[in-house]
Amino acid sequence: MPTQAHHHITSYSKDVFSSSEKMSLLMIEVDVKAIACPCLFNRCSRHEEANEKQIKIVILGDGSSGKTSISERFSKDSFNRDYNQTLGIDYYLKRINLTRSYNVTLAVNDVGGQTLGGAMLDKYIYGADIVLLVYDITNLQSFENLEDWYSTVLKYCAGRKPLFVLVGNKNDLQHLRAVKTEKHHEFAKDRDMLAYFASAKTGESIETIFRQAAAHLMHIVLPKTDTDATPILTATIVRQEPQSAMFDKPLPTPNRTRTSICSLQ
Ligand SMILES: Nc1nc2c(ncn2[C@@H]2O[C@H](COP(=O)(O)OP(=O)(O)OP(=O)(O)O)[C@@H](O)[C@H]2O)c(=O)[nH]1
Repeated sequence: MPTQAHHHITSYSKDVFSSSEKMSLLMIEVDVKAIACPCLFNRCSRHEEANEKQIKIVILGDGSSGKTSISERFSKDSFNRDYNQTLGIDYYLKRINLTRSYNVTLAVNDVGGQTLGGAMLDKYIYGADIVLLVYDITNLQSFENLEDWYSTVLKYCAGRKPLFVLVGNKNDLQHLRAVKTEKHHEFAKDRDMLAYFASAKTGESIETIFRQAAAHLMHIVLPKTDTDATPILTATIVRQEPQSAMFDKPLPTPNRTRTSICSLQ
């Protein structure tokens, strides 16, 4: 007999019902529970839905730092080389399993980089559980401007401070790095943030960022396989041509060979 149902009955029936009435009430209560959810355990889909939470994630940072690319890599596992400026806000929903019986729906709000100082920004930020502050590791100014993004969020979040996550994006462009890794870690440490280097282009760390941030927020300890995971990337080895300094341009198909798996970091 579920103890919860028993406590419920005894709390209001102690002095009012006879013991046989109490027993039939108890049976009605158990029957109602059985109709509401026949499993009486924690494993059916109805229980799982009840356990489910929606988390609002807001992605901020300068224009062209890669916010849309991160959102699309995470939600659709795709990447677009072309830059289409986000005007206002774009919205993505993705449901993930944090543990076998715990799902969360991530509502990802990709805010255009031009909105800093704009009239709508406070509405976009409102109710954020997690804020990703994104910069481009090849663009020092995009890192320096994070201070403004950070203080703007604090101004608008009205005492309900979200979990902040620092993302140094475009980590595939190491040779063009303009922001020292120590600066990255220092910024995060001083503001009590989670911190990652990522690449929306290769997919490096993208899934990990969202999973770990959601788990951190929910105080859920992820399985060891999740926390230890080194991002595994499928690499495309390109035969080096003298004129292929245009690193971002795809070479013609005959020169590209799909290869084995390699891991970064
Ligand atoms: N090499 C490389 N390029 C990237 C990466 N992420 C984004 N880009 C490119 O950077 C450009 C800008 O990316 P977006 O995702 O549109 O940037 P955004 O921050 O959403 O820009 P706004 O809409 O102006 O706020 C695009 O051309 C992307 O293809 C990355 O990880 N590596």
